[in-house]
Amino acid sequence: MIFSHVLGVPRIGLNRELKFALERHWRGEIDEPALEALGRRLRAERWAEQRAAGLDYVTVGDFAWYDHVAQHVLMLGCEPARMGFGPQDSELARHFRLGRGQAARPADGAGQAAAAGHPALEMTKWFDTNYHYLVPEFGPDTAFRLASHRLLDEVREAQALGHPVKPVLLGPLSFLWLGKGQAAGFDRLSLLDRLLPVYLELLTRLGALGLNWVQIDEPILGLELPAAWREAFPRAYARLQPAQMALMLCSYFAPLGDRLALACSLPVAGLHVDGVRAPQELEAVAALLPQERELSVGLIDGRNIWRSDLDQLLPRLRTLHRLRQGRLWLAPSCSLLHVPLSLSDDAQVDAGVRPWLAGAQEKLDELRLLKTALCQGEQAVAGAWAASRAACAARRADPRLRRPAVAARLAALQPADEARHRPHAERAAMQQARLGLPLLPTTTIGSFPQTAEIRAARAARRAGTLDAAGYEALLRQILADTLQRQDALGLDVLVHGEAERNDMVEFFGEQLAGYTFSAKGWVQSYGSRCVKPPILYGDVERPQAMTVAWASQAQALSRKPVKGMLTGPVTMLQWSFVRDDQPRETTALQLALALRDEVRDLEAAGIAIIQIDEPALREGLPLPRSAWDDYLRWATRAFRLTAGGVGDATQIHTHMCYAEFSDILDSIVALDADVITLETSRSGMTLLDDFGGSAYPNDIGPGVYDIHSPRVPAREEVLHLLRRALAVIPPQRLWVNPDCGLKTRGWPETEAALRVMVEAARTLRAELGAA
Ligand SMILES: Nc1nc2c(c(=O)[nH]1)N[C@@H](CNc1ccc(C(=O)N[C@@H](CCC(=O)N[C@@H](CCC(=O)N[C@@H](CCC(=O)O)C(=O)O)C(=O)O)C(=O)O)cc1)CN2
Ligand code: MET
Ligand SMILES: [Zn+2]
Repeated sequence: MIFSHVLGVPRIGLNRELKFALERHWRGEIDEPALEALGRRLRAERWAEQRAAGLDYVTVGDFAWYDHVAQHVLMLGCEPARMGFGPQDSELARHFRLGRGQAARPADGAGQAAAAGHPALEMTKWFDTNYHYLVPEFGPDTAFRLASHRLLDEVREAQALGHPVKPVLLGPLSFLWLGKGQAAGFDRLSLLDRLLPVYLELLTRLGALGLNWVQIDEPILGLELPAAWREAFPRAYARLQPAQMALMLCSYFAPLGDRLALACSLPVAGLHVDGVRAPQELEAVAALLPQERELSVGLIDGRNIWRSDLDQLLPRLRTLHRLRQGRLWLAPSCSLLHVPLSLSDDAQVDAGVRPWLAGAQEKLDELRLLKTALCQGEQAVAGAWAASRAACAARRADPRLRRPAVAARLAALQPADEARHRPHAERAAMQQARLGLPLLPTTTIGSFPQTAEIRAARAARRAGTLDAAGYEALLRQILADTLQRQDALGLDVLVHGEAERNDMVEFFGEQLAGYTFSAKGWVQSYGSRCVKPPILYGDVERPQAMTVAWASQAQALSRKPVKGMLTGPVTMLQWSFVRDDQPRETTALQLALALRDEVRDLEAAGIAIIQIDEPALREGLPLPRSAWDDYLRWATRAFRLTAGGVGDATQIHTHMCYAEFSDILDSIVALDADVITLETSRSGMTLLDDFGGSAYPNDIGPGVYDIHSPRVPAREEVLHLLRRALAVIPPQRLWVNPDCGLKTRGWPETEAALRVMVEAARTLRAELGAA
């Protein structure tokens, strides 16, 4: 028998219906029943697509209102007490409070009592993706109970529509691993014995609905786990033995490595492996997994948008099918959450490239073709097979894939191209002579509020109802206003505000040769926030300057230095859909050369400070440690090539957020940026344990307030954080800035917060005798 299934599909809808409905609900414009109705519609659409593609089961439980890990927190009844939930809070309200927090409310004088605020759960990257999940909080008092029936209800919902159902759960070990212990030294694994009975109860309830398969995701099997966690797997799964129900245990995103034998020996009825990230392991798994168990192979890339080369996949599947004695499950490598729902008729995508692409819906169709071909031969789907073959052949033959000048330029690079001339300390003196900045210079990370006015103008420009001149005139006016506000706040290093950018990656992708971009290829990043990664299909070149006009215009408006603002090569790579026909290293270096030219053009235009953002440097780190060195070698090289073409009096900044940096500090030092700004405020500057003292030798701006909520920090909080920073960083090397860009914020809180920040810097300067 051959089965086909998916691990999960996108949630937001073809036209981001979920995003818009969530935001309307949060503004109080639509109620919970309206939101629930939309959720039912979106789920029904996705299930119908899965059935139409001939999948043997529809996947239920991959839908989430804000985040699937938060959904598990609510289902397992382990929300932290600090969230302050009461009986009046609905499950939806709880979910949104976990994601967005709740602002404190002062007493209103009319009987309404004051209410304390509840900060949201921390958000962090889901493995090596640009999706962010909400981090469960665990402690010795954490208790679990089956607190929500939502999954059971959704199963019934799908059954009522006539679908055979396979629900999906995040497995107990991954759930614990992905959370954090509140107290230092707390061992999350110690909660396993408390958690398993709740999973077992849930599985039993699912079995009572007449299901025979449950998908249970344990993506941490792709990580190099400590021994205690590895050893917990057999113990946990020996206990998770619901009557009548079969578990399909799923690993993805990485090779199983030294967990391969473990994964194959667990007492579960099926195992899914990621055949895209670990093609070399497939045969070993097929050989080792006991014959009575089902093997699910993910050979369709769930992380990228290229059509599969079916002619190449089919023989591999035939081999596996034979090895498994005629039984095999087919699937994409991982959940399709990380690709757009469809790209097949996106009018914005270059017409030559469009046939090469496959969004989630197109990947479902590939599953249909592969299953039919395996069961009945390719001739049973001859037309579609030929179309797919032709698209792959056209892609391989397209002359735009290769630009000889780009390869020649890469081949001619010299070590000197990657290095500044003098060491940082000497450069810093030259830069200070040029810039004349005060001690503890204040700055921002680049973007200022992307107001409804800006977004609406860009939408009008796209729709053709606003012409280029009108659009640019508005942006110039916004730029002038942004400069004026920064001047009035007394910031020392200004920015132009990035109003012209739809997104920090897409904006550049739209201007570089080798890229195309879509109109509707949205992917969820967190909650209702989405990104539309541009599509890098060929050799990259920069036809003309991309940011120089905006930077020069801004600099002309102020006597203070205005930073030029660029997205770095590794982040461009990481947040785009990139070609899979050459090593990522080559693509990153091509991006670096294009950006290097932009850096030099900015310098030539008189811009004295240039920031090259690399927020995705850490996220790009491969999951297997064995691959770290190679990645870090070329990632740092790409950054150094981007920055290395300027004179020593030009100051290079970089910025990183959302990251656990201790593992890669050496590489961050090796970037040799003159200044690094970091996200630190939410962790109370604990990051400085890594960066303090001489560990990080160049200038550093640890963020002094969180930009993810509208909350304005108190002056004392900012002072406190800065004092902590001053304890480990000499004042000559310390900068003062927020955690990240301000594009998702409104102007009122932005100005209020920056005012507090500037005042705090002035207070400290005075204390240091440098006012
Ligand atoms: N690529 C990327 N990844 C990142 C980040 C990032 O900035 N970029 N930051 C970190 C956090 N992630 C984030 C991801 C998305 C957003 C975000 O604000 N996204 C916007 C979309 C941004 C965008 O591309 N906007 C476009 C299109 C806006 C749009 O949809 N306009 C409407 C109409 C305009 C209106 O709203 O009135 C339409 O066209 O239908 C533009 O400005 O042009 C959103 O979901 O709302 C923020 C942070 C990590 N990963
Ligand atoms: C996600 S990092 C963002 C950096 C960018 N310069 C901004 O300020 O928005
Ligand atoms: Zn940032």
